Amino acid sequence: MNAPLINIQDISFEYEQTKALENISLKVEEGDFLAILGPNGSGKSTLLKIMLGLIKPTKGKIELFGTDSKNFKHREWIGYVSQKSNSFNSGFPATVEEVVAGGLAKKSGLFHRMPKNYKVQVKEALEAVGMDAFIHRSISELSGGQQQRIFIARALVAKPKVLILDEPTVGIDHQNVQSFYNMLASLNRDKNITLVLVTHDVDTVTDKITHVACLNQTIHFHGYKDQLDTMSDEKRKAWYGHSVRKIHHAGGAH
Ligand SMILES: Nc1ncnc2c1ncn2[C@@H]1O[C@H](COP(=O)(O)OP(=O)(O)OP(=O)(O)O)[C@@H](O)[C@H]1O
Repeated sequence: MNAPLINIQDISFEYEQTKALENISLKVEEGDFLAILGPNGSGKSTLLKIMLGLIKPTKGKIELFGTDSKNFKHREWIGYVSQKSNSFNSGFPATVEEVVAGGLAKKSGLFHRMPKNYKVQVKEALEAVGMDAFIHRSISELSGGQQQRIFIARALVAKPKVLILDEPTVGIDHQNVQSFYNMLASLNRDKNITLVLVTHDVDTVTDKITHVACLNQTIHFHGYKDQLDTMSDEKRKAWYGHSVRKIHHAGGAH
């Protein structure tokens, strides 16, 4: 069996005043669609930043694709769409094509030439998120949810093996959340992209994901989504600070 794509081994992290993560171990295997769930301030964004190598754990070790993260050379294999990407300056004068092509510029370095077939690659990435019809539109004319898809295309154009998304449904209205998840599920299923998604809204857990990790400074549960129903009330309270009702397979938690 291949090494996990992300293997977090007993890490802890403290900001100057605040203990954010304690003794976290978590594996993300190829093909997983993992949702990390937890209340505000439970350490979700901190955990993502550690996965991305943006901050170093105070204790513990991370392996990426079987290599100690200190020696890992293929950061382009891990795509990231940050929480802030959809609170984007709406006056920004760029077309969708330019924004997505920016994901390639990042890969080849600012002073390198764009690959010859960059337009084909941009189009493919936009098709993958169902936004190819918008290629010549200005990014500022799009809705929050449409912009979010464009930022996912921008990450996809660099052909990552894992895509990490920090609260991607913020700014997407309720009716469109389901189709947004369908799009992510098809990236996972049809394009074989491993997905790690963070959200603090338990309702966004749908039947599309494969795994769940419940975080609140420590991991209270990690496993197949269907096993989450076996979590005791006591554990749920410890995780979320109050009782969270069971997650139903088609419609999320209630
Ligand atoms: N840059 C920072 N400096 C100091 N403390 C921080 C910093 N960033 C986060 N924290 C603290 O670390 C803890 C975890 O924060 P984190 O942002 O990882 O949580 P989160 O689960 O992503 O929260 P939210 O759902 O509100 O986005 C919180 O107590 C927070 O106040």
